[in-house]
Amino acid sequence: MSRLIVISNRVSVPNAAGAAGAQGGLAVALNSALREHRGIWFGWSGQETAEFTGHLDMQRNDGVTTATIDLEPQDIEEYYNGYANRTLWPLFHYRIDLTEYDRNFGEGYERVNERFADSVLPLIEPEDLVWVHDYHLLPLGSILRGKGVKNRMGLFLHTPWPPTRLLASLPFHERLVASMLEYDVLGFQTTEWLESFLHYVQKEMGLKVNLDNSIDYKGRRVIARAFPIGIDYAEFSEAAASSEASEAHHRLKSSVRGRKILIGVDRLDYSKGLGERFESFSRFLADHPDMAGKAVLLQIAPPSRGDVASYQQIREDLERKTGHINGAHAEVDFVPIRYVNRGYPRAQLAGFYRAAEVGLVTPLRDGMNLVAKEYVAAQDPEDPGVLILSQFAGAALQLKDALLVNPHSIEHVAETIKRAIDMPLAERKRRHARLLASIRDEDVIHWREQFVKALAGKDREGANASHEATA
Ligand SMILES: O=P(O)(O)OC[C@H]1O[C@H](O[C@H]2O[C@H](CO)[C@@H](O)[C@H](O)[C@H]2O)[C@H](O)[C@@H](O)[C@@H]1O
Ligand SMILES: O=c1ccn([C@@H]2O[C@H](COP(=O)(O)OP(=O)(O)O)[C@@H](O)[C@H]2O)c(=O)[nH]1
Repeated sequence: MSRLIVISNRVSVPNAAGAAGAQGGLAVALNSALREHRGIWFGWSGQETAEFTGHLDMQRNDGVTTATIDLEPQDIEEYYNGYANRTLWPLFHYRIDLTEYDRNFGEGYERVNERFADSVLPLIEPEDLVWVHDYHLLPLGSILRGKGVKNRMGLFLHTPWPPTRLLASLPFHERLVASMLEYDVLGFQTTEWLESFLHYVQKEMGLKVNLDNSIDYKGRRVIARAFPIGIDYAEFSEAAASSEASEAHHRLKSSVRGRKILIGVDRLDYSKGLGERFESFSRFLADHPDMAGKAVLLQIAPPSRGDVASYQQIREDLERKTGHINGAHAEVDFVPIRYVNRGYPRAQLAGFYRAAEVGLVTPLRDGMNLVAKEYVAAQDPEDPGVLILSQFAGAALQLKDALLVNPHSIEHVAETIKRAIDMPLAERKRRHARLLASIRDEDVIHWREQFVKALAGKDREGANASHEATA
């Protein structure tokens, strides 16, 4: 079995103090993948240094070897807060209104990708498979090729891929996409984003896409496919059965004294549709006076990317909105929205999910959304809760037995909350069983195996398997 070199923006050392608190989906998925494969996870430590030295901090924890570098404040500002999270992230989430184009961001992005390449280069051995993650590192493969790396290299994009006309607004978009074609495998969360990408290379670059969705470019064949990411079902089920989970379940249940619980768990990000969600819950309360004082929305929202102005703005907007809605619907002994700006370990989250009759996952745009899958996996199969899921989350292409909603339609989501609360047990069980089967079968291990197989060039005959599974 070939060794894996996994490269992502941030490396989350497993079981490090605080790591379980507010890990994103990528970190959760990769820790589990790396335990299975010997190999190295390389990336930014999350720390800053006055002057970049390229020093590699190598560690081995809980079966995972990590190699990290520190970055200079200017790197972090221009690459992470800048090009990654003020330019690409909003653009890839269809928020052209929030997308900033600044030459310094572009230069910082190139510089840090160069620094990543120079630092990881000595770790790469001839037979290694190189697996790069996400929008922070789109040109890394091309830079590594320029430094003589001949290994098989793949990129998995965790976010959506935007429509061609949106992407065309990005200065130097052609160069960025051309650099991606230096990878051997390009992976997307869903067929929707895959098709957007293929549309771009045909319309903007005049390239031909083969029947198996491969692209011949500069004498090499690039495979483009959908690989929907899953959760670590076995690990999550174990966490859900832990005493930590049952304590969390009990703590939440006893605090609401018989009221229905709706739960949302999201990084505090404008893409997650939290404002629209709160308004939908408020509309539900206004439309159903008989529900007054009988339903609580618990929203867990750990702060994210707090140095970026649009994230500071969404935080302020949500504080105002929560205050307004609670002011309108609260009673002397009751507050309808419990809005919590901190992260919880996933074992506790599992207990909270299980306590909630409704899971509200309503992003305006989301690459996948692992919370939707965790909510289902945490339910009691004999008395499961109902998942309300945005049609604009990548997860909606797989989780068709959820109640799918348009998160922009406050009325529709409000009505769907009522439908979820009133849903008979037999229908809840039927929907839950189907959702659970797909979450269990298409878990993170399946995702990793499919991607690594394609990366190793061993799956030519099954090129469209995942694609069709999500179509
Ligand atoms: O590292 P941060 O800036 O704090 O952000 C956390 C992660 O957010 C994004 O997650 C995406 O990946 C998930 C797993 O594939 C997916 O379910 C979700 O829809 C995506 O938004 C980001 O893409 C990651 O790089 C970050 O680590
Ligand atoms: O307090 C929290 C909030 C979230 N998460 C985890 O963070 C991940 C979020 O992944 P998702 O794909 O839903 O969104 P992302 O944050 O990656 O955009 C999930 O595994 C959550 O369990 C967590 O561990 N603690």
